[in-house]
Amino acid sequence: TQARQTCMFQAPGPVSVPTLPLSQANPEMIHPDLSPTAFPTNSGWSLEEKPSRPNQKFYEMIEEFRETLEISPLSADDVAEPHRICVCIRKRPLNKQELNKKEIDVVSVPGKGVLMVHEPKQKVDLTKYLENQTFQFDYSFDETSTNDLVYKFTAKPLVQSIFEGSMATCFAYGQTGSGKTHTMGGDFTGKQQNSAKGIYALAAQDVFALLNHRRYANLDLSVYVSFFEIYNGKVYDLLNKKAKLRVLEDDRQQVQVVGLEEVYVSAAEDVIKMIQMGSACRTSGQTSANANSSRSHAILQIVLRRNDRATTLHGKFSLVDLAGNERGTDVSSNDRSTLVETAEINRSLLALKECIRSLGKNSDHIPFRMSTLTKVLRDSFIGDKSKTCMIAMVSPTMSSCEYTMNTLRYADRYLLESLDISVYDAISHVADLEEKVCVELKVHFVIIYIILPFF
Ligand SMILES: Nc1ncnc2c1ncn2[C@@H]1O[C@H](COP(=O)(O)OP(=O)(O)OP(=O)(O)O)[C@@H](O)[C@H]1O
Repeated sequence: TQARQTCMFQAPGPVSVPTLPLSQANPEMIHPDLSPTAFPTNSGWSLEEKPSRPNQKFYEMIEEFRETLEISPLSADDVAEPHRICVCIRKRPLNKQELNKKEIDVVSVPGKGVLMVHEPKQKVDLTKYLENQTFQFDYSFDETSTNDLVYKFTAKPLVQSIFEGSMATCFAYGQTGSGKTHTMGGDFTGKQQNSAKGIYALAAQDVFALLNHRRYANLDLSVYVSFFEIYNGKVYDLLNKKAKLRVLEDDRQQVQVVGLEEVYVSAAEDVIKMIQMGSACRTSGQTSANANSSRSHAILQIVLRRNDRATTLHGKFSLVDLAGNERGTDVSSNDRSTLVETAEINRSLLALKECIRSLGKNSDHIPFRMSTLTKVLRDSFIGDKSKTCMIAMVSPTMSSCEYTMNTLRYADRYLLESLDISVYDAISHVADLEEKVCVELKVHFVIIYIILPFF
């Protein structure tokens, strides 16, 4: 059952010295970049001695609130539960630039699928307070989580399902610079990406492990890979010099990406080479949050085909690194190409949400024609054997707070509307609607009784 709670945390009077800083409460929570040498947050100094930072007061309030949290992070020993639709959240650590700027971390992951945002707020009388919002997902990964751990609970269960004939899809969703490409394609050392360490490669390794497993050996399957991107609604083949491809639908509603390279592969290393080749030519640009920001949706498909004459499709795993969702809300730019990009990203992310929602409701109508992204993923949204996992990424800083909330709402609402709605959420929905109606009525009142009499 979905539960979301909000609570206020007001600035306390005298600032108390934390008796048990988070790092001591759970040493596993410290990311190398967050070690006391990198950032003297948890060095044991009293708060009065700490060098001040922008938003020092909020920082202290958040630290104090964290003292009250019970932390039990997900571990590799925990068991991954089977899900038809699984929604997870991953928080990345503060990066060097953010640490240097002494940005504050406003996201906490106590564990068990819970994530909290401590949203800094100020009353009209300038009193500072925190709005602590709690979100519940299937799994929540803190900043110390590795790609291996994230993989175990997200994409790994889907790999097995494609051997059983499923169409599985794993999406990485989030703001630019929140860690989508890091999670899917592998971690970066400077600009160099370690492609063997991402979910793409980990999934490929497991595909080959299962292919040779005695349970599936008699299926007589072969593995094929395709890798393409969707930019501004157009499909480009990342394994064929970015050839522009057409998406066609036949009268049986089968969608074809005409001419897409589907390469036979015999080992996980072949897949890793293709990931490197394809990632190198992906459409990217520079944003303030990420020097190498992806502007497109990248889709790696691992396809299982039977070794019969028709090479019949047996199962398919689509791994999708989505374009940054903040582009969808960024309408401040006057640049035409950015506006087109933004509109297209908006449309495709909305379409994706609608399709996953329909899948969750077992609806007969899947609105896949709403965007190229959902068109090419059509077979992921139909049939009892479809399985989906969404990994929503968030950045931890206060400056990303608004985008973080957008990401959480997207993932949250999608889970809420596609699965069961608790009474609590149903009531809060009604309250939201009432609030909207109320605002509209007030606007009409002002226009009719205050503005119109002037004319
Ligand atoms: N969990 C993490 N641990 C350590 N570093 C991370 C993590 N997630 C992201 N990073 C680092 O943050 C930077 C931005 O990450 P990444 O390129 O994956 O973001 P993105 O969400 O794909 O952004 P965009 O949408 O702009 O492509 C990279 O240098 C990456 O290595």
